[in-house]
Amino acid sequence: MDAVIKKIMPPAAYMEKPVTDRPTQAEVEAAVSVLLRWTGDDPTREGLVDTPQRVAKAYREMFNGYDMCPAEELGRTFEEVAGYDDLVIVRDIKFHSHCEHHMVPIIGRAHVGYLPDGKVVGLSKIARVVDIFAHRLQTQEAMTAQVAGVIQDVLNPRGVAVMIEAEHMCMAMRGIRKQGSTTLTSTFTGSFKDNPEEQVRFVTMVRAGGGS
Ligand SMILES: Nc1nc2c(ncn2[C@@H]2O[C@H](COP(=O)(O)OP(=O)(O)OP(=O)(O)O)[C@@H](O)[C@H]2O)c(=O)[nH]1
Ligand SMILES: [Zn+2]
Repeated sequence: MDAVIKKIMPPAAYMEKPVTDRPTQAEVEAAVSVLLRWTGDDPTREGLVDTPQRVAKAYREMFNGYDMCPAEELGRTFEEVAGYDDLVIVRDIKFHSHCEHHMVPIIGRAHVGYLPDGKVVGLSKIARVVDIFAHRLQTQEAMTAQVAGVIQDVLNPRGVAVMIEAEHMCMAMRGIRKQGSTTLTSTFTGSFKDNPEEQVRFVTMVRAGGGS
């Protein structure tokens, strides 16, 4: 495939404002130590002395989506593969996120399809976009809309379809305590939007051939 590299300016809406008031490592560790006391445990006991430092490190990794720009990931595009201008779906993109209400894991998978209009993007970039949004505090609805929105805005395809299925640990581990219940969200842009047949085609392809 002839690579046509297009450097585009990422739309501002998808650039997170730089976080200027990030706490220091010491402040974070002190906060985790307070949480440890909140559980009823003793942060000074041997097994817990390094835990605040580990938690701080883990949070930087699990929430590194604030440091990345999803639009930038889509900036390198290729000319359409000759003879193929139909639906491209990357399905079963597994992700871990955290709900913005309880900061508890959301575990799920995303299915992302688009109808190219002159340019295609590397398949891994679609999964990268999912991961970047997943690595922020989320609601499932917002994440679904964000994935579709950035692909539509940056690639300008004929349409985008996104479906996410996820289990919210805040519903399983606490509160209502319903294990195994999953939430489905979907959103459609462009030529998918008012075309139920195209939407059905997307869902059928997601489910086809042993897909979940
Ligand atoms: N719409 C939506 N709700 C979510 C998501 N993740 C978690 N929630 C819900 O957010 C709601 C927060 O409700 P609140 O009443 O403010 O908090 P709460 O007392 O902890 O609620 P319970 O979970 O019912 O105990 C809960 O109903 C959660 O199930 C999400 O991605 N989307
Ligand atoms: Zn929650």
